[in-house]
Amino acid sequence: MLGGVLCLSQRNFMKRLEGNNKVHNWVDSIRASSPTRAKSSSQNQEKSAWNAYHPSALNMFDKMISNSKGKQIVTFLDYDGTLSPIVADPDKAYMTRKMKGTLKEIARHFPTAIVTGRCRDKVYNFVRLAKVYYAGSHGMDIKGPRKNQSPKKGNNGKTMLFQPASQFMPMINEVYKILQVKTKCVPGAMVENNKFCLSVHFRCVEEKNWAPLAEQVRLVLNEYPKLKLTQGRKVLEIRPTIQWDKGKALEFLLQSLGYNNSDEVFPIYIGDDQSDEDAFKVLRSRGQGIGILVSRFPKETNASYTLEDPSEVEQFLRRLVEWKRSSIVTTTSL
Ligand SMILES: O=P(O)(O)OC[C@H]1O[C@H](O[C@H]2O[C@H](CO)[C@@H](O)[C@H](O)[C@H]2O)[C@H](O)[C@@H](O)[C@@H]1O
Repeated sequence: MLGGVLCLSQRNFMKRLEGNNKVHNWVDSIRASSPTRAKSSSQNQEKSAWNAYHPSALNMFDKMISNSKGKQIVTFLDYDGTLSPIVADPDKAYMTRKMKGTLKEIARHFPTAIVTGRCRDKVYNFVRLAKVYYAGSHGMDIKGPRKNQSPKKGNNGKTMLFQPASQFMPMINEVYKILQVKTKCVPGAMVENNKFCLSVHFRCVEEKNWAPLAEQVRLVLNEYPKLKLTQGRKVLEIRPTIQWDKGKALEFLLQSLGYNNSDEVFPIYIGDDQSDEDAFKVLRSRGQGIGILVSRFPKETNASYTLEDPSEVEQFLRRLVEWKRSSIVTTTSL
C-alpha cells in the first residue's frame, strides 16, 4: 500500500516535472524565434558565416533566374513578417502600399498563393487580391485552383475549397472560449481564433509572465489530446494533430495547378517563421525551386536563401516582376 502511494506521488511529481519542462521549452523557443540582439563584432562574424550558407536572395537573383529557365515560376508567400512587418496588434498587420502594388504585379505574372497561419478571411481582408490563392490556418483552409486546371489560364475565378481539418472546428471554438477565460488574468495576453487553429499571443506580455501564460495553455491542452502545440514569433499555436502543414499545402497547390511530379515548375517559397520550415523542407526534398527565409538573425533553416525583412521581400518581388516584364518584351520583339 505504502509502496503504491509512493509510486503515485512519484508519478505526480514526474508529471509536474514534465509539465514544467514543456513550459520552459516553449518559452525558450518563443524567445529564440524573435531574437533582439545588438550587433557586436562576434555577432557580425556569426551572421557572415551564416550568410555564406544562406546568401541573400537579392545577391543571388541572377543565378536563381538562370536556374528557373524554361520553368514556370510559382510564388508562395507567408503573410506576417514576410509581406507585412511584425507589429504589436495582429489586427493591424497591414502591408505597405508599395508591397501591395508589387504583390498585385506578382500575381498578374505568376501563379501566386499566400500560405499563412491566419484565418483565411482575415488575410484576404488584408490583401484583397482576387488573383491570389489563399491557404489559411497553416494550410488547413485552402481556396485554390480547381484540380489540374491549366496553369497558364490563371484561376479564371474558378476555385475550390479544401479543408482537411473541418471536423476540428467545434473543438477549436470550444478551446478558444476556454483560453479566453483562462488567459484573462495575464496582462497583454491575447487569443486569436484562426478557424482551424488558435494563436496565443505573447508579444504584449511581460517576459516574467510568459511561463505562467504557457502553463495555462498547457493545462487546457492536457484535456485535448487531439490538439498539438507549435511555436512561432512570440506566439503559441494550437492545431489539430492531423498530418497537415504548410509543406503539405504547398504540394497540394502545386498538384492542383497541374504540376504534380513536374520538372516544369520552379516554386519560390518566402517565409519568416518556424511553420514555413515545413515548406522549405518539401522544396529541398523535391530538389525543386527555392526556399527563402526572412530573417535578420542567423537561424537554423531549411531555406537556401535569405532576405532581411519585408522591405527586402518587396525589392526581391519587384525584381521578379521587372525580369518577367523584360523577358516578355524580348520574346515579343523577336
Ligand atoms: O503564417 P503567418 O502568416 O506568418 O502567421 C503566423 C502568425 O502571424 C500573426 O502573428 C505574428 O504577427 C503579429 C502581427 O505582426 C504579431 O503581433 C505576432 O507576435 C506574430 O506572432 C498572427 O496574428 C497569428 O495568428 C499567426 O499564427
